[in-house]
Amino acid sequence: MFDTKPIVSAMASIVLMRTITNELIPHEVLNIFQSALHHLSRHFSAQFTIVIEEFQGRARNQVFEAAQIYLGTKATVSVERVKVNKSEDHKNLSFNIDKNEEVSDNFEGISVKWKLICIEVDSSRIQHSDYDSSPLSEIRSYELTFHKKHKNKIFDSYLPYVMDIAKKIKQGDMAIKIHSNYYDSWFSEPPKFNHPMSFNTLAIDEELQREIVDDLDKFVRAREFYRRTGKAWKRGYLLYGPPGTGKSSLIAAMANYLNYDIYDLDLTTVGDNRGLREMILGMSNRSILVIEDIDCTINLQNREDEEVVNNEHNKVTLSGLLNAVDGLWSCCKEEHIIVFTTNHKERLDPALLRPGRMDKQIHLSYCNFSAFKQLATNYLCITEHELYEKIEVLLGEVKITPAEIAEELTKDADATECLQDLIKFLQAKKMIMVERIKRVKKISKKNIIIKNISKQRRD
Ligand SMILES: Nc1ncnc2c1ncn2[C@@H]1O[C@H](COP(=O)(O)OP(=O)(O)OP(=O)(O)O)[C@@H](O)[C@H]1O
Ligand SMILES: [Mg+2]
Repeated sequence: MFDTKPIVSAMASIVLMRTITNELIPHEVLNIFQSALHHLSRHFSAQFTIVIEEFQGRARNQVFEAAQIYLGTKATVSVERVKVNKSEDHKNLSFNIDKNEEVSDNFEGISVKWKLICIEVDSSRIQHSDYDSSPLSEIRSYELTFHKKHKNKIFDSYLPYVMDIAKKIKQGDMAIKIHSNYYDSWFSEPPKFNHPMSFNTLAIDEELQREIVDDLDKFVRAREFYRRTGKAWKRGYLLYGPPGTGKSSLIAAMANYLNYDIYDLDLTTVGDNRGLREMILGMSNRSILVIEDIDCTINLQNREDEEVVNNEHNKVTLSGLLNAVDGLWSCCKEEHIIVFTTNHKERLDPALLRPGRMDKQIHLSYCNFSAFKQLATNYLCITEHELYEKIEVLLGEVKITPAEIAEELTKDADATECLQDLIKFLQAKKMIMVERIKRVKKISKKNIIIKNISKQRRD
């Protein structure tokens, strides 16, 4: 049997010694002694520790926030206890390490250790407002420890790397919001944007889609380019085409792809240029400003006259709008996309369309066969069908919008019936088209005859 008596008596002696020391030596002296010991041990230690506090005065420390997000990705694999939470504004679960837990990490062959330190204090001593009425609060900080010789690398490369990763995670995790001045949710309480449209379900020409996605990719990666060239980090798109060709759907796909908030601006409810300026200034970075049907909301021809008329009514003028799009104060934000839509591009003032304002003009047109196949995949879950050949021929002859096709494919019937109905619909459209062409030909023939007769009479 194992004899526990010596252990018990040794522990009793330690407790006795500590009690005696605590009673005989004043507390302050003991603290100084302990701190000196700590200092001495640090002096000879090969380790270096960075302390990252949660608050600097009242402001939250961004390095702490970044460390928290970054460590969330490590916590599930390297510690024994993690905290998990999710808020309304986030898409995913987030993991945090618990107090006093250590997480190891490796960066380019350098081993580092992170530890979350929490100290309970009287809340009246804390400046920041995060802690409310409870009498006790925590001051939190992370300690990042590594070998002294890697100090420069950690400061110059590892911490920026942590900040960068955290930023990307945060950006991808925030739920998209749709702000609208029409519903008074421009500045606060915008609803979540739940539109499911994506580039996987958008039915547009494959080539055009690739071009748009490449353009967006280039834009988000181009921070350095914009800085170097002195340009504001923003990009303007004009989407034009007949109703139902997917302009609004494309905006939804763009927002979901970039994870940007949407600011849907109804110009008819903006009081004046000043109001417009305030709204633009109130937008967050990484967002899309959308002005739909731009030709209907502001009269964009005869720019000079319009300005006078509009000013009289204290409304937004074209120059006010142009300033909003690329005036000096429009550059206060970064990663801005501006999208105008119209069914009538020819009605727009050329000033609005010049490069720099509208960098890319995208024509969304009637449905071709590749866009049709995407719609059939979305609605009927099929990629092939014996009726496809017939449909391909008809789509080459008839103008039909994706919205019209979508309507045909959402009928309560099986795939074959839906496609047969679509063929009937296309054939009916073709008939109407043929009849119209015949009528036009007849009229122009008549006109030629009349012209000839009157010429003969004159002669
Ligand atoms: N390219 C498309 N891909 C997938 N669905 C589409 C496409 N175009 C239209 N649709 C379908 O048709 C509906 C109407 O399309 P959308 O609102 O995007 O058209 P629009 O071009 O913005 O029309 P408008 O000029 O009238 O505003 C969408 O809800 C969607 O279901
Ligand atoms: Mg639309």
